Amino acid sequence: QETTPKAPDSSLNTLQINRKKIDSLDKQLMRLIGEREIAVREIGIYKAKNNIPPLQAGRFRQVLEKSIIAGEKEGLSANFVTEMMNAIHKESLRIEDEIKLKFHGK
Ligand SMILES: O=C(O)C(=O)C[C@]1(C(=O)O)C=C[C@@H](O)C=C1
Repeated sequence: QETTPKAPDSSLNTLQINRKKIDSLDKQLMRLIGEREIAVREIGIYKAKNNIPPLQAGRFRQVLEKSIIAGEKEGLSANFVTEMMNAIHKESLRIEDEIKLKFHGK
């Protein structure tokens, strides 16, 4: 592979093992985020039925705060966790806005 620099056999083996691990963890990440968005979808239906806006800034502040604390325990920077959770939140709002539009027949 042109992207893989030459390495001694033992470290090449380690590289391959760690890349396999990463591939598996990335798949689990997508499954977990997908599962999270299934719950978001259900919340979106509830909000649409009850005329509650998708964006709940106070709730998201709590979500972010908990994630920053959990991330710090895993050695992740608050900045990284904030960017990642903002991206997830943006996807949640896309999903909930879509549900809202469908529910109100637009
Ligand atoms: O808790 C909610 O009300 C949600 O819809 C979940 C969620 C999230 O993804 O964490 C999404 C949108 C809101 O702005 C707040 C939080």
